[in-house]
Amino acid sequence: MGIRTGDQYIRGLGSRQPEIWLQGRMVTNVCEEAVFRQPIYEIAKLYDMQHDEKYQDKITHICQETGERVNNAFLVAKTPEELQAKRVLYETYAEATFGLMGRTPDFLNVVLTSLYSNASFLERYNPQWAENAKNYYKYVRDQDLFLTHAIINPQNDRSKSSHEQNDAYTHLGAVEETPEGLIVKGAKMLATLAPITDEVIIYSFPGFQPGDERYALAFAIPIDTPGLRIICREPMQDGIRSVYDHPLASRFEEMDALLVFHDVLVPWDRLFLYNNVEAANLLYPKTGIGQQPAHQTGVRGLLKLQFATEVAMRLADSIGVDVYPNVQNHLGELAQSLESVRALLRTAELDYETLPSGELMPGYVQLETIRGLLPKLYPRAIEVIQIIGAGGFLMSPTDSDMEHPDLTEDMEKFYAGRKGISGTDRVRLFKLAWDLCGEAFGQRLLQYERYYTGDPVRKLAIFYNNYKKSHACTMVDDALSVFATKTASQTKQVL
Ligand SMILES: Cc1cc2nc3c(=O)[nH]c(=O)nc-3n(C[C@H](O)[C@H](O)[C@H](O)COP(=O)(O)OP(=O)(O)OC[C@H]3O[C@@H](n4cnc5c(N)ncnc54)[C@H](O)[C@@H]3O)c2cc1C
Ligand SMILES: Nc1c(O)cccc1C(=O)O
Repeated sequence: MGIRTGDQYIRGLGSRQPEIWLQGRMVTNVCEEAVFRQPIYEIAKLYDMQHDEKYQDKITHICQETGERVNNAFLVAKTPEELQAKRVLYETYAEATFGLMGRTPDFLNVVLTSLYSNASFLERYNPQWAENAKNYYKYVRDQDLFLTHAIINPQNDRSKSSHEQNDAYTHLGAVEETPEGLIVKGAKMLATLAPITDEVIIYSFPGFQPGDERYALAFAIPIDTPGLRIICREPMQDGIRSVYDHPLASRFEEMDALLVFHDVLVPWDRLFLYNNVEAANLLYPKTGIGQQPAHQTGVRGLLKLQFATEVAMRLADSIGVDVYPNVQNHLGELAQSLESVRALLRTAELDYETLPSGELMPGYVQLETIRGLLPKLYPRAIEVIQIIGAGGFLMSPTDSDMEHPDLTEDMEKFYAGRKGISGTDRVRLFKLAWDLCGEAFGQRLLQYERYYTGDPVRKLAIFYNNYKKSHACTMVDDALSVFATKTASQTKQVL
């Protein structure tokens, strides 16, 4: 089939009946649920862009194997141009959502592409797992499906491993093998956008201990598989608040959910890894499923930081505070942060690594540096927005006030900004900025940037340990070499 339209994506959602729990009730028709309507529409727009001649050649290509047009997320990049073609896709989708939607379809489709192209890793443990992963990639590519994922265990007791939790099936684990497949039970967090996706893929960050064998799992199943329960967090918008009052929150909220598996059947041909702690711990570092998506998340994060920076600049300009050096310093800092991330992305694409398969992997150090910086740079950008808008955020009236004839004069006089900025323009801008920096929606966006890639504390420590291995600190040896040729007294004389 190849690329879908937005309408085909929506019809796909409508044809399924996943078990979605939202505010104490079961959702019967996800497409008609107010909270999901706008996010579904935003994702559908991305599917439609694949058919729009303005974007088609930028974000899709003809698949050599099938002759059909497919999304660039499924490209195994073997040339710098193909790496850039993937970046253009990430940019195009991030621009369409201002970088505010983290789990657009390209993200997990890139994960899957990396699993496919590095399936030889799975083959070493079990050829059938490798075959299953490759077939699943082709299925998702050719049906143009939208995936969610859950790779973390629930937080019950982080000081204990999976097999030490109070109940053997708190964390998702295998229960029994049947002729049809594996029965699994327990929970996994945190599946962003789960209610409006087609399929879910399960795997884990490394961290399994001996004894955790039953939890060492990777598989993918349809989102409406019987026994799979999606428990949504409390929504941050109700789906009816006006676009005028909440121009971002009303459009881009990504629902997050806990996935609970009640004796769910995973067919054998959908199993990619099972009962092997070593393989589960090596899956992430050895298949590129962390590094390849870091290219997508780096581009998306850049766009989000750019958006926040532009909002801060426009706010300052709208009320004339950009004339002050302290405000200029804040804005200059954001601009430099943004340009640093942009430069890192460029060099990541230039300093790619070529894998034995011929696949190109963008530079690890640069992408990981972006991952380490964004959890600090984005919250800082939001803080600058709060500092610049100050009390002005707390005087924005609603759409209905702005439109009331009795208030028109006051609205235009007291809400206007510096010369040329009408009351309506200024209120609109402040409302947009408040969605980012004050609303629960904006706080989630901030929490997302801190944690989407895992715990930033442990990630930075891992980065340091890897960095140390490839950096022998030879400059220090050179400087110390002065002592190697001379005795202490000779050295003193030289100095
Ligand atoms: C908005 C949002 C969306 C997300 N979407 C997804 C998604 O779609 N799919 C998905 O799989 N995941 C998703 N995640 C989850 C994300 O992967 C995790 O939040 C992240 O890996 C951190 O894990 P945690 O939240 O369980 O924190 P924890 O690991 O529980 O950490 C809590 C705190 O304890 C500290 N801590 C815990 N353990 C240790 C340790 N061993 N050593 C030192 N310090 C420790 C941490 O530093 C942190 O401060 C999302 C998260 C957010 C916030
Ligand atoms: N955060 C990630 C995820 O959820 C899936 C795959 C990769 C990552 C990552 O940032 O490494």
